[in-house]
Amino acid sequence: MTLSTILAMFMLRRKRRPFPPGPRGLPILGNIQDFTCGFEWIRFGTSMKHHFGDVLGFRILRNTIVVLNSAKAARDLLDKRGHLYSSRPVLTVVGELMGLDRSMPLLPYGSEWRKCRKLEHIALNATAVKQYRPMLEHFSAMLALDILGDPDNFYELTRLCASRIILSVTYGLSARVTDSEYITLAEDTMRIVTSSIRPGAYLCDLIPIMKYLPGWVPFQREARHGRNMIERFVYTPFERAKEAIAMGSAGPSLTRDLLTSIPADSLTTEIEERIKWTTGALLIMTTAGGESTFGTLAVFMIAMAVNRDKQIRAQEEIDSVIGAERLPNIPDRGRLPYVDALIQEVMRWHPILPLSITRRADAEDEYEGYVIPKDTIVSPNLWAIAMEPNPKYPPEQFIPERFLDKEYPTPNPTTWAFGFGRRICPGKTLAEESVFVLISTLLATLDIQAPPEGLVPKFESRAVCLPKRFNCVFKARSLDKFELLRGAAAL
Ligand code: HEM
Repeated sequence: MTLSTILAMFMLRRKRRPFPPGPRGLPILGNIQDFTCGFEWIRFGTSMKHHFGDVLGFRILRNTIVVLNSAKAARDLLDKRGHLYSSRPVLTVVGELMGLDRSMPLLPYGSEWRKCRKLEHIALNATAVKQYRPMLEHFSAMLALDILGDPDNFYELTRLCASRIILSVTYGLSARVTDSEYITLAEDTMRIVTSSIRPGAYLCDLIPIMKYLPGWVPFQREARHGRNMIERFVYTPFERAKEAIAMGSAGPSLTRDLLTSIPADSLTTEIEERIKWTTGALLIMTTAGGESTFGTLAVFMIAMAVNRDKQIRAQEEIDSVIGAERLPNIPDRGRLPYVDALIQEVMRWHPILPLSITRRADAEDEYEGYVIPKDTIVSPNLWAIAMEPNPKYPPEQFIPERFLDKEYPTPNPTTWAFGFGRRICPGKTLAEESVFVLISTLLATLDIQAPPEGLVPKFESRAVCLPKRFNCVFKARSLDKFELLRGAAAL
């Protein structure tokens, strides 16, 4: 066989490698309807998974998208081949035109992302996060007390609490300041970001050359407005925190840790800008994603209202381990295995980021006999991972006991709900500690019940898949618990 024959056979074999299978799309537009039909992760993880398997392929115009329907596929690509799959898709409108591409979650995999990630590690490693524990305990008691004082507004109060936590942790701002000055700005900005970030939100993301269209075109006007909002959102609390640090009146915060980790004479404008966008990224991720903390709490409340037996078992555990003299705190976690299992089940039963945050393939790759072209958008389907079958425990039911059963093990959601590999959520420890102390304080002090008309959980079909506003009944478990809350919230 001559060299040219071998080469020709090799080229032919290369050509034959198929793109992963998936549903047929429309002419030219391709599979756009599969990403705009609502709750697409459920169809990807059920009928399409049965038909096509764990690796699904889609095309929209000239863009290729791969959805990974199993933990194995997600780990094989996003963990083990992290050098290929750690970039993010280029989002022309929200990234380039609105300017969010300066923030870490949208940065391509490379040196600027690595520098930001290093800063985040300084601020969010397990030891650094310990300094926020008293604050988290204080906010948890405040939330329980606020809900008892105004139970009809529990949904809004829970969202406010998640925002207060993140503004305090990021900038050291007190609840009084954050409530009056930043929460509305944060919510308005996030409304723009979350609606713009969804695949297919703007045609310009699919046909980037459209970014050169004149300024009066509607999406350009929206992009300008978005850019102004994002800059105000990122710069205003940063400047406020900087002033407080200079005056010596700042409490602990990520901004303080980062600004003081660098000697004053080395703090160049470039480094300050990087810190500003690193803290801004946390703010954005946890307000868009701090929707993730809020969403996890809202799912918890629904799960408790419709599964009273599980709530009572968790309360009994807290009563017997912690007693009546104090509220649970973060170091109690290891002594409350049922509460821990219940929190894992909240995260598994309804993942808040069902399609995680998408990645981009930096080069062509091959997996399970399929070719994944360069620049393919890759999305792990966390919903499908949560619903992986178990012979004993039906995945759609809320059963915390599944995490205590060694014979029929269920993987801990903290191994997938925060993402994979090099871009795994840097706020994981802070999120886990916040969620634990908030949930265990609510369980210790409140009874959560479905309203007399019943409760059927409904969810928003958005990238951050939150429960829709629902009704719930909250009662103090006892006068003593109420007094404990008052004491802790007043500290
Ligand atoms: C229950 C709460 C949370 C959940 C479920 C969650 C989940 C996630 C997921 C799935 C990703 C994508 C990771 C990937 O690409 O594989 C992510 C990224 C990220 N998260 Fe979280 N998160 C939560 C809370 C937080 C908190 C509290 C912070 C900050 C303090 C945070 C900051 C970030 C940032 C900055 C990224 C982008 C990382 C990068 O692009 O390198 N998250 N998160």
